[in-house]
Amino acid sequence: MGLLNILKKMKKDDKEARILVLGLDNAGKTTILKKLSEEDISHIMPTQGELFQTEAVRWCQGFNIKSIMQDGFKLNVWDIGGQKAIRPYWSNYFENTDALVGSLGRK
Ligand SMILES: Nc1nc2c(ncn2[C@@H]2O[C@H](COP(=O)(O)OP(=O)(O)OP(=O)(O)O)[C@@H](O)[C@H]2O)c(=O)[nH]1
Ligand SMILES: [Mg+2]
Repeated sequence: MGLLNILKKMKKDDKEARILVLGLDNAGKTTILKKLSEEDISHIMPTQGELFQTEAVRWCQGFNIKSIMQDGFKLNVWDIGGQKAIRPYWSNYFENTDALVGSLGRK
């Protein structure tokens, strides 16, 4: 789902959306996100997962969040690392997500 479709699906009164970007490692997720926010894309490192555990929850930190303003809407884009060890934690980020963008990578 492209950004344009996400904007079209947003309700009239919505001014903000949470968008989750998922895909295998090396697919180009972080690159797209940085490009959209007009950041330098020459030194992008794999988005690393960092596991931490409390009594109640085992969680994985391995994401970038960018807020992109587009046509008066604020798109909070969550870019999660795609390495194998991080994939089991993707579902932790589903809650409160308005749209899911899948990145399959390049040839
Ligand atoms: N040729 C080419 N290379 C790209 C493109 N997009 C990204 N890359 C390169 O592919 C590599 C991986 O890009 P990332 O944006 O880090 O990929 P990612 O999906 O965020 O990977 P993880 O964080 O590990 O999940 C980087 O070296 C980028 O420079 C593209 O459209 N074409
Ligand atoms: Mg990345």
